Amino acid sequence: MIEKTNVVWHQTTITKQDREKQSGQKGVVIWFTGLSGSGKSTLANRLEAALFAGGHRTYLLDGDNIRSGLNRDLGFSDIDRRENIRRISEVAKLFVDSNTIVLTAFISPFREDRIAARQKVEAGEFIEVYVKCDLSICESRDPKGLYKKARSGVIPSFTGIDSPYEAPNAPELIVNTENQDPEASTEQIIRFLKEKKIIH
Ligand SMILES: Nc1ncnc2c1ncn2[C@@H]1O[C@H](COP(=O)(O)OS(=O)(=O)O)[C@@H](OP(=O)(O)O)[C@H]1O
Ligand SMILES: Nc1ncnc2c1ncn2[C@@H]1O[C@H](COP(=O)(O)OP(=O)(O)O)[C@@H](O)[C@H]1O
Repeated sequence: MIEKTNVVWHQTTITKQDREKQSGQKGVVIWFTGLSGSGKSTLANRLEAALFAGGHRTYLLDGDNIRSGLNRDLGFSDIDRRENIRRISEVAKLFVDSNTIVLTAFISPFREDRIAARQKVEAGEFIEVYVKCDLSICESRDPKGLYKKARSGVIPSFTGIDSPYEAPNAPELIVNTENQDPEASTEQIIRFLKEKKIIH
């Protein structure tokens, strides 16, 4: 780590509260977590479209996209996954500060890293959505053909096969996608956000 004793946080003139007043919107993170193929991207995209159509300012951070830019130097070792999530949680924090509803769709397999992401924003600003789906069902979906490759040894350290996934202990919401279609799952999340008065 680089020495940072001479780095001092600079308080900006325009604050988060100023931005909130002007935009009438509060930023939050909607943090999807789950196995590959559980439905994170599908739900994050559908939810973003619904929120956008409802006039909300949104931004979606999606695994493959971030890994081809900001995090292109990172692979899938435990250490790299942790750094991946650390950087993403810092980016999510900036989006919250800008009053955006930021949706993140990463496996984010380690509980400790998701807790650290939660702690970067204020209480109530982090909504963890556990996209629950049994490994066997994710594997039968295999939307990108990755499980097949992982089983045949072409992709090492694949989550759920030879790399761990730690399910959340107390997520704000569990969406079980095993026997529900994407539309119903998206509606479940929207209902939750309305109940909690995160959106109107
Ligand atoms: N070894 C291994 N394990 C898991 N996933 C792999 C792996 N190699 C490539 N991929 C593809 O990368 C996507 C997961 O990236 P993430 O940034 O979400 O992973 S992590 O949070 O850092 O664990 C994941 O996307 P999703 O299927 O959307 O989850 C895969 O497409
Ligand atoms: N309730 C559901 N929610 C989300 N995806 C679902 C659901 N039911 C079935 N699916 C299917 O499961 C697959 C999930 O793929 P994807 O969204 O890429 O998952 P992930 O981003 O978690 O890897 C898609 O083919 C999607 O159509």
